[in-house]
Amino acid sequence: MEKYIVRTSGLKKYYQMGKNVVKALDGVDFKVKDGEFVAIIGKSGSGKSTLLHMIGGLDLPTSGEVYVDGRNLAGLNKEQLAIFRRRTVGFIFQSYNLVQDLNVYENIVLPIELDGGHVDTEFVDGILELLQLQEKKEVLPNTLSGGQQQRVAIARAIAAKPAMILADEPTGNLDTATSHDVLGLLKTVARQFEQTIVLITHDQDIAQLADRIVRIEDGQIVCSHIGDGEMEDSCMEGGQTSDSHTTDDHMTEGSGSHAEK
Ligand SMILES: Nc1ncnc2c1ncn2[C@@H]1O[C@H](COP(=O)(O)OP(=O)(O)OP(=O)(O)O)[C@@H](O)[C@H]1O
Repeated sequence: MEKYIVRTSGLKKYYQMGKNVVKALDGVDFKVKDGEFVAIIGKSGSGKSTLLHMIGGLDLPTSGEVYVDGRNLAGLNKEQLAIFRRRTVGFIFQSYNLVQDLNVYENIVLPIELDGGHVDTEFVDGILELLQLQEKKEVLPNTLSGGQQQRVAIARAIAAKPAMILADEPTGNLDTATSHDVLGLLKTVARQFEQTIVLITHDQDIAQLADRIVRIEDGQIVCSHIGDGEMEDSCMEGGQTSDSHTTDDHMTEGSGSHAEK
């Protein structure tokens, strides 16, 4: 039987905005296989980040379920959720969020140390080598290029050996060539360490690196395509700017409480 690291069912996230309800997610059934690389695409405001936040335990749904690595996230208290985020998930965002006073190596191992964990130096050295950061181990982040800083952020996400990497437009600040290099390295490293990747991107070429592409529209999954280099038009079409739909209906379901970030 296939093992799914992520499983959501009937996932909804509604925001009450005055008289309107914004349906950021509106009934999402989403599964990710262990070790799979999934790219999420869709117009601005379609619900991509909201979905990533739900499966990363950064926010709670209005209704529906999220199971990650066999755990129902709704069953975890605040502290357990924080531990889940530190140990099971590696986050990579568009902004690198590096600590400027710490050198590259210290930045990479910081989350492990804060979690009271043991740093597997051999493993970290292996990541540094794969990400071509060996030479930069002892320098401060502000001496690095954008692409190098994002590689440090990737190394930091991977070093704690999370089962899953969640990346939200990780190369949004990088030029096309650098984006492809960085994402290619992320894919190689994650493969080597059997980590699952769920990545949001606006870049169709980057999406093609994934095993599967999922397109979201108005809070719903409208297309899921197994990547084989030949993208179906239906999975790629759509512009870049539209807002998710709102309704005049008042929310009938309880609003999700927000987990501590
Ligand atoms: N905290 C919030 N309060 C109210 N509405 C929100 C909140 N967070 C997100 N939304 C709304 O939910 C919808 C989905 O937002 P989301 O950030 O998931 O979109 P996205 O697809 O990631 O967009 P982008 O590509 O621009 O980052 C949008 O209409 C957004 O305005």
